[in-house]
Amino acid sequence: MIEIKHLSKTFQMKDGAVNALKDINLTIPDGSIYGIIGMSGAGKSTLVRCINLLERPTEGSVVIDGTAMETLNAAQLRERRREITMIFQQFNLLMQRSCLKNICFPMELAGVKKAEAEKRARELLEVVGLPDKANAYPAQLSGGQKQRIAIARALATDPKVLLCDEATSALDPNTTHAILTLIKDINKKLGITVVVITHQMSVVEEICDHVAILDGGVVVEEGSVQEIFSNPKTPAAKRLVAPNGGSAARDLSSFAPDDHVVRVTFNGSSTAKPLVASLAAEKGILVSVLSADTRDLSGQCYGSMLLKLPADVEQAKQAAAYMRAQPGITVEEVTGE
Ligand SMILES: Nc1ncnc2c1ncn2[C@@H]1O[C@H](COP(=O)(O)OP(=O)(O)OP(=O)(O)O)[C@@H](O)[C@H]1O
Repeated sequence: MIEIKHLSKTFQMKDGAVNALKDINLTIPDGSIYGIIGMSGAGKSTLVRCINLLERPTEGSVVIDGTAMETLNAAQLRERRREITMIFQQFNLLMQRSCLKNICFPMELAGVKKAEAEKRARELLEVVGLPDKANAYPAQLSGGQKQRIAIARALATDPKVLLCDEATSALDPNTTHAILTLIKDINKKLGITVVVITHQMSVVEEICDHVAILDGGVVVEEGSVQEIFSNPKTPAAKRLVAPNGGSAARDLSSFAPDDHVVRVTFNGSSTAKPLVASLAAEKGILVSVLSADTRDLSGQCYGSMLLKLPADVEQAKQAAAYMRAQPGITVEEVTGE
């Protein structure tokens, strides 16, 4: 378990002090995938660097499995860092070394014999799905493949914690999905606690079970992803969860003034797509989606959609009644707004 207690970090600059983190208190349970999310400059990287003591907190403590990290001497800290490894946005691979040698590197530092290190490195290449890249160099790999090698290297010392600092921010959506799936698998199969630092809600949505929202160096909300998504309280959380205010905007160009339009709001107990599909399948009524600002989270939907109902008054009534009868959905008329 990682306990962050009253942690503050101040950078003293020529022109004054920067309070990057202020009185952070978090508990990251063993085996969880814990997201720390915030806008640029919120303090995410500083926090993750404080967790493995690459940065020394100005005040407060990081306690990992009962040990306060700041009490360790340099040798103990080096030892401990093998248990808390990290991957980065820019992969940080050694370009002049082959993939196999990159993965062997932390084992070399830990004094593991060469043959043993290479055997383990080959196993890890299998784990990350790149058994054929042992002799390739990082320059010959795609971004996603580089991150896989970085993950293999991070796993080489059998860590308990994997810190991911914007690990998918340089990758396209498909590659991001593949890397997040790999991280999730590793968390499940190896029981490694994962801390995910990101500015993207979609990343939190996809893999995290817990999330802390950082804003201006302060944790403004913390809880299960489900809780935070269903009921964001602070402006920072609302900005991240529903950038458009959680309400599909009416796009005046997309419908005529006499169209019959409703705003359907989802409050977590149903999913957006099946609603429109089931209305068609069960009632034979077709509606058009004019705009949508919804998020699916573990099969539940939050946010709203604007739907154009059929011109036929009876069908429109039936459609509205059908949707109102679904749990977790409210339907309001917006025609004539
Ligand atoms: N070494 C440093 N010296 C001085 N100020 C720093 C240092 N590192 C970070 N800061 C400041 O601390 C604040 C938080 O920075 P940090 O990099 O932790 O934010 P972040 O949330 O990771 O942002 P980004 O997503 O843009 O990387 C910023 O105001 C930044 O300028």
